[in-house]
Amino acid sequence: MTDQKYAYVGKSPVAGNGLFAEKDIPAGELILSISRPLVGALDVSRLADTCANCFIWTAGPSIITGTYVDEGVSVKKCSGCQQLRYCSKKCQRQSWKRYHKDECDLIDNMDGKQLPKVVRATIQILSTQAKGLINDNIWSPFLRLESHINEMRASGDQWADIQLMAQGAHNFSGARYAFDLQFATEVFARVLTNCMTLVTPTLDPLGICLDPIAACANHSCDPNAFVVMDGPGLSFRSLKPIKKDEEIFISYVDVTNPHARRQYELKHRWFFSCRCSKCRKGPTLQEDLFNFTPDELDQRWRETADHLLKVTKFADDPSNWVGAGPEARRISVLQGVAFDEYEEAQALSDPKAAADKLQHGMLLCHQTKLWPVYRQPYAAMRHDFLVNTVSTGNLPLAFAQGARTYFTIDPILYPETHHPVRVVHNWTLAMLTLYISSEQDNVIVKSMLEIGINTGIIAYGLLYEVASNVDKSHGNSSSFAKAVHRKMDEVIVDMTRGNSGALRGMMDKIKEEWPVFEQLGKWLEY
Ligand SMILES: C[S@@+](CC[C@H](N)C(=O)[O-])C[C@H]1O[C@@H](n2cnc3c(N)ncnc32)[C@H](O)[C@@H]1O
Repeated sequence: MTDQKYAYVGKSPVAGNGLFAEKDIPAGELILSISRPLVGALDVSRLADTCANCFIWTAGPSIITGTYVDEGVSVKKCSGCQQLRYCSKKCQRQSWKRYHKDECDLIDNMDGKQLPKVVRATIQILSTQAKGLINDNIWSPFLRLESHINEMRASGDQWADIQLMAQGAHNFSGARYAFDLQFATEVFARVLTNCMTLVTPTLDPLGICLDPIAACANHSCDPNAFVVMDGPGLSFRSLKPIKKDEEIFISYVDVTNPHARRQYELKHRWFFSCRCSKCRKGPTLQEDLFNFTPDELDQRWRETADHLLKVTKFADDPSNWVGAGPEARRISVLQGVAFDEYEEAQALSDPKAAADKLQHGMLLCHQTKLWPVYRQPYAAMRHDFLVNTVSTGNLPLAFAQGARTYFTIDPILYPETHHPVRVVHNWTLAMLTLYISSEQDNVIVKSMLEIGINTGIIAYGLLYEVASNVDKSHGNSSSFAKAVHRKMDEVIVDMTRGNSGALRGMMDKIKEEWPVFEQLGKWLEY
């Protein structure tokens, strides 16, 4: 990918520097592409299955999202440190030249202990700069980035941890004589404030990355742009039309979360109080509304909440804030339990255990009757439940949950049809449906067909929708868009084999099938 830029860095009325559009940019277009950010570091848990140079994740949930990775791609250990892995000799050579030469011995000497990703990213920056390998047109903007070091210093416990990790990065970087500890601490703080989550094209988190130009983009909870990644490359694309000289905003956090949770996360992790147009309206918007006011909670759940208030601290957590007074605290504690179930499930590697936990959380949202189906964490739990249910083999249940998300949740949370989350969800559901439709002898598939659910037509309709949006969400030259178009072509070849007219009237058939598909989601109790 060659670097392209339709954006410039300028003074932002919101905070410090920001990114601005160089020209009018319609929705779904490229704003900025960077072939390789200054630095990228994998999560410890991804070191075993992801190339440390081109960030190809070889172990994605294969029937659903892994299809943009060529078959047979695997990663091999570096024979020195035995920890980083590469998908080819070329990747290994590139990584060695850039920075791995400096960290290989160090990792080897750590006796199996693994350094946190922010420490590893700081080491990479310090050691490459000490060798003079970072161009001044990257290094100068890096040094101009906000570091929030004073706020970090004032943060008590967090500062002690930051100092310890910065010291580790300084000691291990091989740049001890080139830079002093204070400078290394500033670099560490700048990485912390400005790194983005490194993700696969299908938005699975892999680690962190930092690019000094991309890092100039400020946050909004109502962003006009989004970031997608493709191996080592990252692009900014427009979610909405952006006028020439308008500021470009991306989101640093999940903006479908309630106001208090977003504010807490931004304050805690990025040291700022969000002043975006949405946050200025306070907790009054769709993300915050429950089905009824706190005083309408039924007696059974009041009692449960009162018990939970005694035995947990969820209601004191500012991210669970719902309002002042005892009635609102009851809702806060229930919301705290729901988010806790969701977060705990994310940490579980066993899909059955994760699905059980998510089901428990979803049941709470359903039985209290408080949550609209699209309110978080209910909506996010449903998507993760689908993914884990696929892994446990209950494909019809996953399919029905996908139908619920497709019709009643995603159009509300992600109104733009090319929103990358919506496109990836639809792709997941399309691949799942395609897989189910290929199981011709499966009794459940047969019985679905008997009641009019034609998974073949649904899969085609979903895939068609993804193929119509993926060039806007990911760009037509991205590996993900290519995989989507390739799959669409394969399906067309399959469907028309021996029957060249099989696709005639397909749009009408999809229209007929859609109400049946929608009904499938409605049959679920929750
Ligand atoms: C990745 S940097 C963005 C570039 C930054 N404005 C600069 O000049 O370096 C993140 C920092 O920008 C500021 N920032 C970004 N979005 C903001 C917003 N919506 N409201 C207030 N401050 C914001 C915060 O200081 C945050 O820690």
